[in-house]
Amino acid sequence: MRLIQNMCTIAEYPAPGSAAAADCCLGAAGRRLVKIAVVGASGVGKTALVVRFLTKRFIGDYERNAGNLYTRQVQIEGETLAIQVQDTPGIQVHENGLSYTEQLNRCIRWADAVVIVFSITDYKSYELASQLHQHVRQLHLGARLPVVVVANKADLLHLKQVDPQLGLQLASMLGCSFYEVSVSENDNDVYNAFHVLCKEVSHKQQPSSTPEKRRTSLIPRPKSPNMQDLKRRFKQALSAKVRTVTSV
Ligand SMILES: Nc1nc2c(ncn2[C@@H]2O[C@H](COP(=O)(O)OP(=O)(O)OP(=O)(O)O)[C@@H](O)[C@H]2O)c(=O)[nH]1
Repeated sequence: MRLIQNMCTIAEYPAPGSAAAADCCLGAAGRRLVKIAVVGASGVGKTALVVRFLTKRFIGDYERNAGNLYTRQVQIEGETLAIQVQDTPGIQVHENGLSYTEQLNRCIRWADAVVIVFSITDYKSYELASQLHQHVRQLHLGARLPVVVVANKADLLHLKQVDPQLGLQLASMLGCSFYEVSVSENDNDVYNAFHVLCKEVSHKQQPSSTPEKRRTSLIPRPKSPNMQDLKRRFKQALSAKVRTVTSV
């Protein structure tokens, strides 16, 4: 669904790829930019999740999603990053499979990282998650895009169709982080999911500061021979030889 327009706490941005979107890129103001797309089946709580992350609030009243882009700033390891979050229209499941719209594909291609959302009350949305992950990989061939899997609506236990263990298994199979959240009841887990993703992107954007490189630079270099010491030892050896010769 689409966030109600008059929420003044959220800045709306034009669709990614448009000239206007390029103009309002916060990265130009010196901040590094992290672009995140939130994808999943219809009704799993994508808009609610994005709103929680941006405003810490759960409103529970949304219009149908037209695919909006929002922004905020986040502190990651002492640096302020500009985060753009793209809410996407829910994916429709048809008899002959899934239909990925060109709009959704554009969003996924645009993104530096993806949040895949399913609802614990909807087993189909869980099944869709792994197919979506595959689709993301196909659109970013050769690049390991950071992905987080989020199981939403954890508060609706009486309607549960997906065990948390399944979500965990799926995420570890896909090599992603996993969060089970209730957007309606808690904002901490939501924040953590986005935070982990931003951190991963931030590290990817700075390959020179990867732990491997830092470690390499910390390995002590072998000391170069001390010339004074060498000279002293040479003199000692020489005088010993002279002494030997004199005594003969
Ligand atoms: N109980 C409960 N309801 C939630 C939670 N998250 C979202 N909802 C409700 O689920 C419904 C769908 O939420 P949306 O955020 O609009 O879902 P969406 O994935 O954006 O939907 P589409 O735009 O159709 O793709 C709304 O009525 C929300 O209030 C949650 O954690 N718990």
